[in-house]
Amino acid sequence: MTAADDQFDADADATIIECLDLGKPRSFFLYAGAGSGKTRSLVSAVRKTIDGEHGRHLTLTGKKIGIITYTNAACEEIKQRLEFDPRVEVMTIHAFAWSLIEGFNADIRQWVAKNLEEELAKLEEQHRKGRLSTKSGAERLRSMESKRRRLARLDSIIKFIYSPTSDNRSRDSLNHSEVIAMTAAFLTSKPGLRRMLVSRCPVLLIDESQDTNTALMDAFLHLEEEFHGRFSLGLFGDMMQRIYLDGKERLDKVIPPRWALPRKRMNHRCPSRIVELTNSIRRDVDGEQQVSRSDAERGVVRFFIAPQVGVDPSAIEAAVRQRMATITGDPDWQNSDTVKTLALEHLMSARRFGFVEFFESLWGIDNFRTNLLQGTGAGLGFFTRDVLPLIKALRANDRFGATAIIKASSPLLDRATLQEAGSNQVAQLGKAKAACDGLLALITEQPDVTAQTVLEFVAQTNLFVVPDTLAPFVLGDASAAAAEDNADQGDQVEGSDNGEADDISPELSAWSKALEAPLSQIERYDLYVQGQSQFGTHQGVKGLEFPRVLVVINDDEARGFLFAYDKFFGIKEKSKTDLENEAAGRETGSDRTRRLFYVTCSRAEKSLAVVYYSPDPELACDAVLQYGWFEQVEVELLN
Ligand SMILES: Nc1ncnc2c1ncn2[C@@H]1O[C@H](COP(=O)(O)OP(=O)(O)OP(=O)(O)O)[C@@H](O)[C@H]1O
Repeated sequence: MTAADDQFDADADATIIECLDLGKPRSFFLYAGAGSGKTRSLVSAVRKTIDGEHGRHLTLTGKKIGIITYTNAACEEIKQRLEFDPRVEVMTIHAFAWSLIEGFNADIRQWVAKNLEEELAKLEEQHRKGRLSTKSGAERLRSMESKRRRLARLDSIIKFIYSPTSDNRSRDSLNHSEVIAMTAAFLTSKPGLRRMLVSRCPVLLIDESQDTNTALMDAFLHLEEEFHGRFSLGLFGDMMQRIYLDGKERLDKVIPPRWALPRKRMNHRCPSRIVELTNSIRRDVDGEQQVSRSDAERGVVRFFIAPQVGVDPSAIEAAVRQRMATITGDPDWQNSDTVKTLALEHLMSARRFGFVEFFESLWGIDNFRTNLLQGTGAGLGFFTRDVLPLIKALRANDRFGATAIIKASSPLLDRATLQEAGSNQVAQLGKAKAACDGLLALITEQPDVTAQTVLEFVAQTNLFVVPDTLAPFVLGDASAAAAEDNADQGDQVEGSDNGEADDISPELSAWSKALEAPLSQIERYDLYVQGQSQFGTHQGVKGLEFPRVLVVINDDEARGFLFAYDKFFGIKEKSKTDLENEAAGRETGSDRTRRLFYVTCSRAEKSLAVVYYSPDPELACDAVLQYGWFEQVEVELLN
């Protein structure tokens, strides 16, 4: 690390610190490429501000510097780096939005009612035009019914609740998109709320601002317009890394001239070959170009092309890792644990990391997705927070750990049970021990034991409380009635509700399939969602970095419609809509794909391999070389 490199973009940091002067705050947009140290600049500017006289002012007035991050993980990271300073509030956008509107129950009720009426009107219109017999027709009917029920009971809800980290399935809860939309609407229509925000946080910094919801960003921009001079809105972002659909298009073009526009040009993360590559990917978009550190290594980039059909992806990817080890001389490429493999979507990771039987059916239910990706929710928590930690402790013969888990969450040893047992407490302890021994024997004797079998064992021994979501599988009675009880909570959940008693809801049927998977798959799934596996998705790794990155591209396997590498690399014809969008200057799938490609390639700290499963490898090879992003020696065809 050279001192000169550290100072390369020092002006930008100085500008940001000036903007955070609480006596004369100024808004700014730090627009800089991947790995340029935006997050680092954010943290160091806040650190300097709170360490100085402004810090004392914040302490005396009880005001705070607000920081909005994109993920919970980023939140924790920034909090830690700022040593949990109480003068700083670090939250995800969902948590921040809720902190603004929580408690405005009458306004929330009114907004939800109006929104439900509008949605119902739309659905009724579609219903009039559409066919009833189709699957979507039936789903529409269920959705209408569910919305009507929610509308009817809105008045009985005294207090609305919401959790930024779960699926919010209870009757009085709001869902994620409602909270964001409502906050944007309230900030726009309620001057009192705007004053409250500015008074609470005279400085509001937003990391990854290119992906902040458009309506909410517009609300923040209006608020800034009203309070500028007394309030600083600090945006950190990179339009080239806008990869979610609801982010504000052309945010960089609407920044008022009075804002400061600090720039950072050095890439501190990637070796020089990768900086050249990301510069090429970006050149035609906005011309922003980075320089690498003077002490940066050269690094290695390879683009492998394999046929899309008739191949075994795990064999191909193992061969690629082997080849990368040879080319780079870095033996860690041979070890799949030290290579971060980025797939286009979670199912591809699930297949590769071996938890697809557990994951696929649950992933098919839209309303489960937040829980699934965050590992939250009662059904998942039963396994990941109770059963699996106990099994881990039992396997390691960690009696102390196992006892702690049982004491903390088993009904066998809860206070009321022990009190009731009186002098019989020893027998109760014996029951707990027998249950633990039985569980250990079960998983040792049957390494492939299914989640269903473990669930039944836990229920029989009363080792842990079985949550409502899983209760129907213990009784062996996955009835529609039970499904309705569990699923008919909140508008976002569409359970079985068409009056046929033996019709199992999609949610129950998904759980039923998932439980047939071996328990070991839930262990793998848990590692994956905790970010402790070597797999991730192209979108999920925004903001992160890894020494060795293997980007897997396979449109056929991903089946997404937002990103299309085959079109991007010129293997598939653009559609009529693509051409129309292109002609009208509107965003196309190829634009989005290029940005995603930029994000994935720029995660690598040492070396990067891309594996592209193509419908026409020869053509793909020519097309990729024609772009000029890769040298001839960097592109390899695999058979
Ligand atoms: N001035 C610096 N000196 C040394 N290392 C730095 C410097 N600035 C940033 N880094 C390092 O470079 C890497 C990228 O920094 P950071 O994650 O803050 O970038 P970013 O702009 O937020 O990236 P991205 O947009 O890709 O998420 C980190 O490892 C960080 O510690």
